[in-house]
Amino acid sequence: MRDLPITYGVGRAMPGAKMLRQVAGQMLASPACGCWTSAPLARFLATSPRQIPADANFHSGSFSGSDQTRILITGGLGQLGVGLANFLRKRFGKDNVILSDIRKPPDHIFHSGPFIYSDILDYKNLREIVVNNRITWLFHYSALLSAVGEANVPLARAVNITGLHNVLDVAAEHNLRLFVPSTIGAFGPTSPRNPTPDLCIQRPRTIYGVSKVHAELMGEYYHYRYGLDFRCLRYPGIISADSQPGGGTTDYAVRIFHDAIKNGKFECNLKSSTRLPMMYIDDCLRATLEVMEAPAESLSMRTYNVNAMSFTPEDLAQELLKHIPEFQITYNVDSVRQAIADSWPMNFDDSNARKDWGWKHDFDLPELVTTMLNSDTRVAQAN
Ligand SMILES: NC(=O)C1=CN([C@@H]2O[C@H](COP(=O)(O)OP(=O)(O)OC[C@H]3O[C@@H](n4cnc5c(N)ncnc54)[C@H](O)[C@@H]3O)[C@@H](O)[C@H]2O)C=CC1
Ligand SMILES: CC(=O)[C@H](N)C(=O)O
Repeated sequence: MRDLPITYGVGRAMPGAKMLRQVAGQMLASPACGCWTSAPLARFLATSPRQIPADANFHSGSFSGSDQTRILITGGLGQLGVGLANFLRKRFGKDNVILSDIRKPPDHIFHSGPFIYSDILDYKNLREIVVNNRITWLFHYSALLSAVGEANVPLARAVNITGLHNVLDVAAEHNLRLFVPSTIGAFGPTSPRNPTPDLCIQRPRTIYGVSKVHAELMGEYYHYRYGLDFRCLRYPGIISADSQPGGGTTDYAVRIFHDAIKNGKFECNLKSSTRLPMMYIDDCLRATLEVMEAPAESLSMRTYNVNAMSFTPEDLAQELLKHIPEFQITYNVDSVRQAIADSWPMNFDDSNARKDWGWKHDFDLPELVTTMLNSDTRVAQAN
């Protein structure tokens, strides 16, 4: 799938030199705050493939006449989206949070609140949903994760990169507040791994990681260039009871609970000593809402590391043994996942999130294990 060439006005190619002059002119006119005003924006975005009329009001949301937060979640049927929808519905009301995906939802999800089909590769469909439902916030969860991404690079590139471009454009055009999750996978073997700070070398070696660095940079670019309210957290591996992981490197830390409860044993696809940052889903969802609600002036950056704990499969097994004395763990290493894990952070430095908007996790390893085992009915149902 290829992006269309940049057009100027309706369907006419804008000569490169003219476009550069226009951009340079706008840059010189930009205010000291570093954010760009909407008038030049409207003109510049009119040069995008989206064919917005040159005199359109760029921030169409500004005359929607409602302060109600109306939320769309893309890729919402994965490990994290349903939990996010439930969490946000408690805060903003059931009907104000629309879950979307390209898959068919199970009955209980379909009946728990608004659900809509949305393929992020279909820009017009995305725009129609945003306009018809007067969306104000967008949580962009669609992605192919690290291991499945390596198994299908063309699809990962399309969903994670072309899809992101669609989301960025629709968010910029309709003045949405946009949350895009990044990941520990946005770092690579040349990054400092213990701990990994917010700002350091990022040379990931997976298509997933490359697409997430691209998302961080594009989101920040749209923020500084067009004033898009882009907010991004780099999640560690997320551990949840209700939902299955979608094909990542940290999946073992979810599957271990399911197998421990069902069979009393687990075969781990990472080495026993592989240390990775992890977080319980309740902390992840709270961090996501907190950064979305943080006053803009408290955000010294637009992409933050967030963390809770860091452990190895062996540490996790030892903690499980305290609750299930007969539990057994064996190792059968998957070379692709192991290579990915060996290039990722071992500990994540999230001091900027803690300083800027007060991030504080609730769950360390002992609380995580107790909570996951106490959710054993939900763990069993998710199998
Ligand atoms: N689960 C984790 O441990 C972590 C997740 N994240 C990020 O959080 C977000 C959500 O993660 P998960 O729920 O775990 O992912 P997941 O892989 O479980 O779910 C992704 C969803 O995207 C959907 N999708 C795929 N192609 C699509 C398309 N063309 N249009 C619309 N939807 C499409 C899939 O159907 C799936 O339901 C992702 O962006 C991921 O990178 C970041 C770090 C850790
Ligand atoms: C940490 C992630 O981004 C994800 N769970 C994966 O392992 O790919």
